[in-house]
Amino acid sequence: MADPLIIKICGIKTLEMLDVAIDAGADMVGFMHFVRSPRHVTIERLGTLISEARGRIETCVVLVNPDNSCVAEVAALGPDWIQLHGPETPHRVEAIRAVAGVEIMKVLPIGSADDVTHVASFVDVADRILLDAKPPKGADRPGGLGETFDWELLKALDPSIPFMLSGGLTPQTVAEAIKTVRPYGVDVSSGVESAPGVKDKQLIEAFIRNARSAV
Ligand SMILES: O=C(O)c1ccccc1N[C@@H]1O[C@H](COP(=O)(O)O)[C@@H](O)[C@H]1O
Repeated sequence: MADPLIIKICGIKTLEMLDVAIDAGADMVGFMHFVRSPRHVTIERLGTLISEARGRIETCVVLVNPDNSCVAEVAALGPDWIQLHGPETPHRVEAIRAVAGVEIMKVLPIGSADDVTHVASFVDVADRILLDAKPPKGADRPGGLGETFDWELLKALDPSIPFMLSGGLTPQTVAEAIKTVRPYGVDVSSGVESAPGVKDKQLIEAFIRNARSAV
């Protein structure tokens, strides 16, 4: 577990909620650039959000199976991280990392013991690993669905691999998740919203307070 624990609030769309996350003590914010997401922000808005956040908090842009031109366009805005939340292979993650020139967080969906065995092949090609719930069949997007997974599956993971945990975390569950899984960091999106895509100040503050109290 990182000391201190890394807390990422993902799916920020407004400058107001950016300030809320910073003031509440988050370490990272995530911005979605994926049109099917209720948290999608345009390239223009990404530029504004990243500029406003620079020097105040780490920024991460979430992309799903992006092509090289999308990666280059986003990287030019100067985020600290790009999060790859699609079916990118280790080879593709390596190629994107070379194009982007920023740190890469690779998300791996966990739904079975078999999924846990795939994590090791991404350790050398990504700068950080984020473990999320596997989306249900037929879902229109690979994340941000508030789905949790069986944390017990992670007992089979090589303990030397640092990872962040996401997937349906909420202010009510984050402390138990941290105590059970001992992650490097935690990431939340829908669990701090009053409706899909609408972040809530009190929920963000409670999530961060409860996460810090569990360490
Ligand atoms: O938020 C989305 O709509 C989204 C769309 C496509 C890929 C990832 C997405 N969200 C990310 O999923 C995890 C977990 O979210 P949740 O806490 O379960 O809602 C997080 O990194 C989101 O930013």
